[in-house]
Amino acid sequence: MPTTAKICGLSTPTTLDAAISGGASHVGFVFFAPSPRNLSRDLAAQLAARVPAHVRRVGVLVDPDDALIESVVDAGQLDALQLHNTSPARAAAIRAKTGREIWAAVAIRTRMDLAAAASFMGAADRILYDAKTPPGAALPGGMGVRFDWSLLDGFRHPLPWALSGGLDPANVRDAITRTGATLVDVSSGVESAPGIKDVAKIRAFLEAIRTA
Ligand SMILES: O=C(O)c1ccccc1N[C@@H]1O[C@H](COP(=O)(O)O)[C@@H](O)[C@H]1O
Repeated sequence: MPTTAKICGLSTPTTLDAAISGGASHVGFVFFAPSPRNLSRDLAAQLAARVPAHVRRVGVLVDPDDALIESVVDAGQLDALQLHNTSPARAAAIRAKTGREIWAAVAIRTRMDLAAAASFMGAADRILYDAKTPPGAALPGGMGVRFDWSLLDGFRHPLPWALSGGLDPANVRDAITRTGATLVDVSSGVESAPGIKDVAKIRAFLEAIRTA
């Protein structure tokens, strides 16, 4: 099965268009104030309007309250919500309330961390395996931190899944070969500085997965 990609943390028309024309299956919009990729509702609406129907819009949220969800889901025309630091019960409630596909981010450093994936059965549609960021870090993702992909060896995935955390144009082919991921997600690995997406890196990442 060919691997597809989500390019996350897009915040300009030029870089969004590069992701779409390069073949991304998903584009990600971040709604988390401490992030350098945080979008206002209005900018999200402007960007969402450029996305064709075959590309899915994913909102990235960190244990969001109802007000934030109500503010961004329709404005960003979000097809899916990627939830970080969110309990299974809260994810289930958000899924019931919004009717949107739910991606539960599970932060991995050791094999024991994988156990959390099963707790999202019935609450989420997809697990996003991401790396744990360092204790005290400002962000739970988007920091280019990678985990040991061999931890996924032999793991029985309880749900459809995607791989993220520290991917970039140079390592994504290895990541796909090593893990068998059919959906990969990248943010800082296609940037020239935090929050500044780089068109050439977006193209290189998408080209790399095509030849994986
Ligand atoms: O990108 C962010 O700013 C962000 C903020 C809050 C939660 C998650 C965030 N990003 C997600 O983190 C992973 C991995 O990113 P990276 O490729 O290692 O930089 C990715 O899923 C982003 O969507």
